[in-house]
Amino acid sequence: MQHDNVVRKESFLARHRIQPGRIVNICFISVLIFSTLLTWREVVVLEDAYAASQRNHLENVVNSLDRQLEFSVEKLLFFRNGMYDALEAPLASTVLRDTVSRFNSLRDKPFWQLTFDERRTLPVNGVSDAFVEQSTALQRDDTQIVNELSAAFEVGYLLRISSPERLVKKVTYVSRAGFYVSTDPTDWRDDITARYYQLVTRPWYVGQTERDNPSRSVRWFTQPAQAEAENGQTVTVSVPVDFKRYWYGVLAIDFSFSTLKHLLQDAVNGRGEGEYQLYDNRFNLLATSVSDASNVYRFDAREMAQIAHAREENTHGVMRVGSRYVNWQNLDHFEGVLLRMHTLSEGARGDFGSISIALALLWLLFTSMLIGSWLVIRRTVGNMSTMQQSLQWQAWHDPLTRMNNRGALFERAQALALKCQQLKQPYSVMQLDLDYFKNVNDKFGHQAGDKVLTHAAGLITSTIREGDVAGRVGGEEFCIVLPDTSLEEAAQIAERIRARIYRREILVKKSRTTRISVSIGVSSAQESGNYDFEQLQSIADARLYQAKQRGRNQVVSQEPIK
Ligand SMILES: Nc1nc2c(ncn2[C@@H]2O[C@H](COP(=O)(O)OP(=O)(O)OP(=O)(O)O)[C@@H](O)[C@H]2O)c(=O)[nH]1
Repeated sequence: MQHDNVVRKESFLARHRIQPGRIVNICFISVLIFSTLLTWREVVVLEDAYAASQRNHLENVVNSLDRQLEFSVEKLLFFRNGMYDALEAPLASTVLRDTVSRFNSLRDKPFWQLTFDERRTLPVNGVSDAFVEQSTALQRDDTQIVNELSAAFEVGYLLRISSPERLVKKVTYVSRAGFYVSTDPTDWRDDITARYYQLVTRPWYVGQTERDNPSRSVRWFTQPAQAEAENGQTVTVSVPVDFKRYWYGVLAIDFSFSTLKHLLQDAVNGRGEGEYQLYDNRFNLLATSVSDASNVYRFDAREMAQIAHAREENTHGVMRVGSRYVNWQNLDHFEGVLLRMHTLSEGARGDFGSISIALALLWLLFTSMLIGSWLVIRRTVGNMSTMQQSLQWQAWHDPLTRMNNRGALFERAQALALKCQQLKQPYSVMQLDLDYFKNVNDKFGHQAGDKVLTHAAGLITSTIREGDVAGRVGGEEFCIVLPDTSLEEAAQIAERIRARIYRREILVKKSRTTRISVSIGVSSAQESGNYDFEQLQSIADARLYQAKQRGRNQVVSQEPIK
């Protein structure tokens, strides 16, 4: 019964080729894959959280900077409204009327300056009629200029009380009628004609014509570096002053780059690591949060094109540029974009970086421990399986001749008998015994006897067919089961075995040989129709006895049957 179980189990494992080592491999690979997937998922979640926090930092800075710039834009619009009010209802003051008559007396001079009350308002600085007439872009309309001059004095008052702010460089009103008002005293102390010429040729003035700014909205301009060489680079926000379909001039506020830098640094105020850079829409770098100019990161043309392309698709986003992550977001009240750059090493130094590194180290530790235990278990399983195979082999084989032992032979012989009976095939049994084997032991020693046994077993195994089963059933006794073999065929095979064994000289000791013979009894199921192996073996044994009786070294296959 136990044997049956063993056979069934063996055949199941053999059928499905399930090896313990393979199962161990599958288990470990599954654990490794799952742990890696889990770690990967954590990393992805962490990366998303990191990207969100970076976006958040940038958004906060953008909002703060935007608020400050919005304040300036609102102030500009406030000045324009002041101008509108003054144009709508000009002051009817005699002093003002005197000032206008002074203007009429000065208007032919190459340049002039009108002051109203120096403690209350700013001076109006102008050029001659001839200068204005030279340019088609300028126009001195006598019906408009009286009100405009009066309005300029009133706006001068507003400019004076609300400027200069700590950060704003200057506020200017430039009229198309050949004059300007500026909060910067250097503008009205030097050469007024040259200054006026400079002002009306600035992009922030030229860009406010009805053609260039049909919506008459607030626009931002960056001054080229050379043009502002004496005062440093500036960014200017300007708005046209149109009243009752007549374009009077342009109001503008200048911000120096250092002012923008100041605003940016105020807005950043320690919000995360990395560098913030403010660009206008033409990708001129206006300000950076880094104090040391040599540490400022400069994008090359290809990288800028990459960012510009990304900006076309979205108002904010993140992208990888070289070893840096770049978050960008457009500003609402400024025609430009704020970038935030942070390198991988900066990221690694932060909280998210340390968590990621800890996660990676944990994964490495887990994986190396997993691989270590896999190696140990694989080796143990390998040893166990080898031991199991060896025990299994020993349980079924004779260690000296390496043939089936008695138990294994019986097991297989009975299975073959059943199969032949079902298939109605002949089935024969051969019982063999070496002759005078005791003499070999006595004469040459036990080791020589073992050698003869091994030799005979080898000859038997090499003579029978693949489907036949041979085993050692006693000391010098063997049994062979021959399925699908008639008695006559079996007798012939027996004769062949006998002849081969007898023919061979066996080297038993150094330069000592011997020869051995074998007696064989053969039986077959076809004689009585009985397929019972034990009975057939007993008949073969009786015939073997006959062979011994008749003088040994022969095959008996016919008698005696009791
Ligand atoms: N060397 C060796 N001898 C064995 C082994 N098994 C049994 N023998 C010996 O085989 C001998 C068998 O002797 P017997 O049964 O008298 O038979 P025999 O000498 O072959 O004589 P017959 O069978 O009558 O021809 C005994 O001396 C056993 O000790 C073995 O594994 N190795």
